[in-house]
Amino acid sequence: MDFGHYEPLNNVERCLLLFVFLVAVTYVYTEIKAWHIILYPLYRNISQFISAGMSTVQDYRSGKYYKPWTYITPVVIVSTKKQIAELSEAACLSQRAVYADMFGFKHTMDKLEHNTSDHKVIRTRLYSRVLQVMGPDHLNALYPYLLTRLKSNLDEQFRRGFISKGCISLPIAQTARQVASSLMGLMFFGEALASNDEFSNALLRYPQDIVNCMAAFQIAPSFLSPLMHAIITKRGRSMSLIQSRLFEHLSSQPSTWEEPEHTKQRTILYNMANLAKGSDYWNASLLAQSLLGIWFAASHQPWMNLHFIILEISVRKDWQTALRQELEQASPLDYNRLEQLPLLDSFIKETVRFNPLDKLAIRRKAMESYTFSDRSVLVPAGATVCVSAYDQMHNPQAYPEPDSFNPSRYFANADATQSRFTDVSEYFPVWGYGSLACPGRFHASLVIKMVLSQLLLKYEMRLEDEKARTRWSWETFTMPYESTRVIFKQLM
Ligand code: HEM
Repeated sequence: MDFGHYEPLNNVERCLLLFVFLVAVTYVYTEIKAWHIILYPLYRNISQFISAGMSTVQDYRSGKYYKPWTYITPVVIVSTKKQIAELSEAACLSQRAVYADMFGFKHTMDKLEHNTSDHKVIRTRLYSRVLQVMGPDHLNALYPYLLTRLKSNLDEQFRRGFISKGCISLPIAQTARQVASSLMGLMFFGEALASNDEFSNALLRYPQDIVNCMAAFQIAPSFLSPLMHAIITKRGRSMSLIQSRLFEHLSSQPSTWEEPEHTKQRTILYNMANLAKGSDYWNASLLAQSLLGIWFAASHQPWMNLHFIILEISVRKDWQTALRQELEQASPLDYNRLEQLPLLDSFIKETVRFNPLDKLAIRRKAMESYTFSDRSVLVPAGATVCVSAYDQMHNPQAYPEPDSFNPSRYFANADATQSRFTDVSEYFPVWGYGSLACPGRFHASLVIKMVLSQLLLKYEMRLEDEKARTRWSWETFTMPYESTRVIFKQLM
């Protein structure tokens, strides 16, 4: 074959070739457009999947965890005072259902019936009388016993700490959890029950079990929840132990309890039993179950807040000095003096405002679709409706320069009455709002203040590793690292 001979194309052939080329391009273009329609969603899903994966890894590395792969029920936010009041009280917006879903109460709180609002008023009235109305007087009377218990518990924690260069290093999450649980144990059940090793270990274990279950239930399909609960909680060991001890007590006469009278009559256990006497609704088993629920409400948030307050104090030497001076001037400290200290109260309040444990507050689940009375918001059935605690507590009208940490903001204006940590307000929705607002806030405040005052009066505090990350987040929740350590240097 002779490939050497090449005859150039004439004009007709050129036009023909151009025509074929254009037809081919048009064909390929239209075909690719059709493929594009088919391939685009796939391409889009893959690229979205990859970018979600990358941002999940990035978030994970910076201490942020969540469940990017599951469907989240819609969250509706309300913000005016009127809406917040209505949110707190509306009958078909259930407080119990939202927490029951979140923490899996069906498993973690002994089959607690949650999707009803039956007897809500009876329960709330009892909790409010025992904790909110009678609480401060009982706390005042218990104060000396609480102080003795706290001092011996702190001594034990410090004995267990690492000693380095004359200072003591403590894992601050575990320390805060243990001392808060020990004080709360006395407030709830009295010295005898709270000092029983088996019972106090169960009290410490139970809230941790619930939080671990909450994380596990969110990740895995719901039919696996009973199995996961059984594995995580060792078949509900702590829950059963607490309930059976409480049931024994509540089924017997308080006069037979081991606890001395002067502390017994101030405990939550005694007063719940006493006020529920003769009721058609309450019985020993229901009281034991409710106390289990209140124990969870009471034991988890105080130590977490205490932990973050100790971290804030540890990085603020000037505030340590100011708070110590205030405490020394108030000597001898008793319940009322401790509760009245403006700097201590403000420091706590500012830390909680600045780093809320949950960015959302006053969560309610709509049991049926609900329209707010001013027709401003429609909540679909099954949705969660709540307040953005973060936005309320960073509102510049209520908190000028909200992004600066400034405890003095609560007492700077000499004419105004001080805004206190335990005050319930739409701009401080940490305690909830209205008739369901936390009735145990005086107990929480006392635990936090007692621990801080004892630490401040004896030690200078600093973080062991100032560069280490100290908090991580799960969805809207902020959580502490178990590994964070604080160095305590005894004052001369
Ligand atoms: C810093 C610690 C605490 C925080 C931030 C806190 C916060 C809350 C919140 C936000 C609610 C729900 C309010 C609502 O949804 O409207 C609540 C309810 C409740 N809290 Fe607390 N709480 C704390 C400590 C305590 C303590 C120490 C006790 C008991 C001594 C306690 C007992 C209760 C009870 C019984 C309820 C349910 C009230 C009801 O349903 O009627 N809490 N708490």
